[in-house]
Amino acid sequence: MSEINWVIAKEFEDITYKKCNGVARIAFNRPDVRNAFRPKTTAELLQAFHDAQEDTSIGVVLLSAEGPSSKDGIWSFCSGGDQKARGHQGYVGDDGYHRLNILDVQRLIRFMPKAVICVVPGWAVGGGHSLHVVCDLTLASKEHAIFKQTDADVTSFDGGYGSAYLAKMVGQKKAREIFFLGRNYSAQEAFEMGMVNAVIPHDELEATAYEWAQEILAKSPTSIKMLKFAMNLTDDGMVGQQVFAGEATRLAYMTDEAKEGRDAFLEKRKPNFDKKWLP
Ligand SMILES: CC(C)(COP(=O)(O)OP(=O)(O)OC[C@H]1O[C@@H](n2cnc3c(N)ncnc32)[C@H](O)[C@@H]1OP(=O)(O)O)[C@@H](O)C(=O)NCCC(=O)NCCSC(=O)c1cc(O)c2ccccc2c1O
Repeated sequence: MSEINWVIAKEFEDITYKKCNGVARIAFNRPDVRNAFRPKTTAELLQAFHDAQEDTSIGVVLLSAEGPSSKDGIWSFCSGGDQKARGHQGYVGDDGYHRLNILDVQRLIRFMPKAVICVVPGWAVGGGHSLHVVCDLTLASKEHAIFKQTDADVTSFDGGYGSAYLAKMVGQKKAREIFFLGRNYSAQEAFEMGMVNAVIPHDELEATAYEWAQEILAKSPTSIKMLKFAMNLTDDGMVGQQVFAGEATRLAYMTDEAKEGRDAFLEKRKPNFDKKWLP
């Protein structure tokens, strides 16, 4: 395996953002509050994910977390929305506006044309749990990962990917149990339910995630993108169709037929398409 030499891509306050050999690593960096996100955190996540999406040298994104907590040594991935920043209509940032913009982050993860691997070193709770659900793959720390849904305790429920898509993943009964009872589940239990791809010894978690990323990077980028969008399509309705079909249009642009259509318009003549209707 190639050596991992992370290079800082941009300095942020609430997250860290690094890159190495085709892999971007975006990590929560508020371990003392179990990596709860406030509006500043989500704004930074949006910037980093957008950069990773636009960077043509990046093929896989790891969503992880720094830790452990300096207060008690406990590891966390993310404990969801920062309840101290919660106002009447959402989470309140420095500008005073109430937002629920973790949903923008979810959509960016869902629709970006690159694989996103969630790396769970500890607690994945509430909106943090929903983030792992929306990622393409999840790897969890054998010793420290705990999955838990507290949405029904704090009246802040994710009725989209966090719950309905989770039900597609683990089945209706199990998803309802997770949300209605709010119990703790170990990495192994989450694996057995089908919402975690692998349970990894804590010390090897990040290196394993990087290895999985390298395996994906060796595949055809177009295939990975089209497969992700194809698997999303059935659950994403017209938006899923739009995203998948956009890529079909891009592939069509690459044909001689498309070139002739464009050139004919620009040259103000009738298009002369190749008269072949392939079987
Ligand atoms: C995660 C825990 C189960 C961990 O328990 P533990 O006993 O290990 O740790 P403590 O409870 O003592 O916490 C240590 C320290 O961290 C602070 N903290 C932890 N979580 C948060 C948080 N979410 N917000 C603010 N602060 C947090 C805690 O206060 C302690 O600080 P001290 O100063 O006292 O040291 C447990 O911590 C826990 O249950 N946390 C809360 C989990 C939670 O309910 N999260 C919110 C769920 S709702 C949500 O995330 C959400 C957000 C959105 O933006 C949405 C948008 C649209 C739809 C849905 C959304 C949504 O559901």
